[in-house]
Amino acid sequence: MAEPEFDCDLFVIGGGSGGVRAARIAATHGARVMLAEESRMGGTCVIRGCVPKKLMVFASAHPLAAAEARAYGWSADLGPFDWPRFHGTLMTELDRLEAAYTRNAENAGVTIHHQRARIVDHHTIALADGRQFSTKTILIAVGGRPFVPDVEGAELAMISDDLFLMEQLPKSILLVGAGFIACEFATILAGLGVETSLAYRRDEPLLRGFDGELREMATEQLRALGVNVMLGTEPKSLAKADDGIAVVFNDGHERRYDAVLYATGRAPYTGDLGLEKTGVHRDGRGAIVVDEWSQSAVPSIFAVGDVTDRVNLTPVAIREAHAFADTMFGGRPRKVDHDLVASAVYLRPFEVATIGLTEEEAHDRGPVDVYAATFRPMRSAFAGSNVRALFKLLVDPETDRVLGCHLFAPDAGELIQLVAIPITMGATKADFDATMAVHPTIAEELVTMREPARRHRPDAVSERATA
Ligand SMILES: Cc1cc2nc3c(=O)[nH]c(=O)nc-3n(C[C@H](O)[C@H](O)[C@H](O)COP(=O)(O)OP(=O)(O)OC[C@H]3O[C@@H](n4cnc5c(N)ncnc54)[C@H](O)[C@@H]3O)c2cc1C
Ligand SMILES: NC(=O)c1ccc[n+]([C@@H]2O[C@H](COP(=O)([O-])OP(=O)(O)OC[C@H]3O[C@@H](n4cnc5c(N)ncnc54)[C@H](O)[C@@H]3O)[C@@H](O)[C@H]2O)c1
Repeated sequence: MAEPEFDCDLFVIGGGSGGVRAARIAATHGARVMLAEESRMGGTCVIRGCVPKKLMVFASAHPLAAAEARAYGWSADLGPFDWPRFHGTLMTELDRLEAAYTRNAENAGVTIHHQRARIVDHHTIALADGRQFSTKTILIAVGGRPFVPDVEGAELAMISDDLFLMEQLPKSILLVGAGFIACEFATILAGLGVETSLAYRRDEPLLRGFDGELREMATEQLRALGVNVMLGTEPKSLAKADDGIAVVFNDGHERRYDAVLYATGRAPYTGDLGLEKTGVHRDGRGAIVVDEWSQSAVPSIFAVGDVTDRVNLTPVAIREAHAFADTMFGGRPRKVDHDLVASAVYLRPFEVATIGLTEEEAHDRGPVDVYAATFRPMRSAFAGSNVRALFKLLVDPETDRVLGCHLFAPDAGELIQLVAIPITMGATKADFDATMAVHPTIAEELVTMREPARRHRPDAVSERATA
């Protein structure tokens, strides 16, 4: 029998959401697969992202739950929060998940190298220990890294990775940024009793890119939680002080914080990967430019996940990876549609969740009918809360198709997952209307909104519905 031309069929760089899925599925299809991971198997999502973050969200929600319990007649007193105890359990859980990721890949037949990899040429990988392997195909799934702007003293600040390694909670913290991470950690840290401030450089509600009404409601909720939201504000310098970090802001005022966290976006992690000599194209942010098959400018080199900076979410990385493995090794060519991707921001007590066009985008695109319900949900209203939920559907008046859905509600992330199914299938407003409500729930609003709250028509002044 002839010797195989290459040491393996696929070499995956990165053992995160995308890399592990691609490696596992390719191996299941019969490919000879190697994978290199320089840190911990599972990557950002499992070790320093979605999973530990969501567990911290759960931890931070208990004071609110206790307050609600008291309003429902219980004499609930939680006592102080024990960070070391929670953190110990969290680390044990991450160890378990990391082991499961490793085991699942190995059981599928993947050979894992626990070290950094670099690309030598179109078909060769070098490991940090000096070994080299030839491979028919390379998949780059190295993810991203936090981006910290060039501000004096910024090296004193934490990045999101550090939040999961803290041995103690700070008494006070300044979060810089107003995206997913800043808003979620403002909720978490304020919920855990940390005196929390958030500086956003723009003078507008947080969560730019989300539907305008959701942004207003999310900003208001963070303030109600006790977060000191400072708009039009950014640090100009950070300096070590006896009692923490001294921050001077753009308007000249100075404040001390125990800790500062930069949550100012993430950049593709493509430095020192050996790409320079390969002919793989990168965009201005360093992201690998790929086509609809996740193929780079070099036919043997592919890339999936955050390193391609398409939609930087775990399920998207996993879908791209699975489609790549099916296409290349399973004889089932599949592309990924990035058009309709649902997402959620895990705030408390109400979450932000979204799919499709925002009202602003729909308005710019053409005519749109806006169905919206804002109300105080029964459960929290009974407990004395004035927080209002929002359910919004955007409908194309010509086709009746639902173009977008935006929710601000308890467990909105769970709800949007279900709404994403009919919307992805191309459901019309009539389909929603034909669905019988489940009562009493908050989600029944989705099928009971009869008249538009607004009708936007291009070149016409927004017409307020009369019903
Ligand atoms: C704090 C936080 C919270 C998040 N929360 C959510 C959420 O709730 N929902 C959601 O959908 N998404 C969330 N995300 C985004 C999500 O984590 C990413 O989109 C996802 O992990 C991307 O997967 P990936 O495979 O592209 O990269 P990663 O998971 O980052 O994996 C890349 C891996 O490659 C390794 N690596 C890099 N270079 C090399 C090399 N040269 N050699 C060997 N190994 C290398 C890295 O160590 C890493 O393990 C969150 C992100 C963060 C930071
Ligand atoms: N629930 C989720 O699905 C979830 C949660 C966390 C993270 N993520 C993913 O991780 C990515 C990274 O999260 P993120 O919050 O860091 O990024 P982001 O892109 O969501 O937000 C970045 C924020 O930093 C600000 N910023 C950027 N440059 C700045 C500068 N030079 N000075 C001051 N402010 C600046 C921006 O105005 C913005 O508010 C997200 O885009 C998302 O893809 C998803």
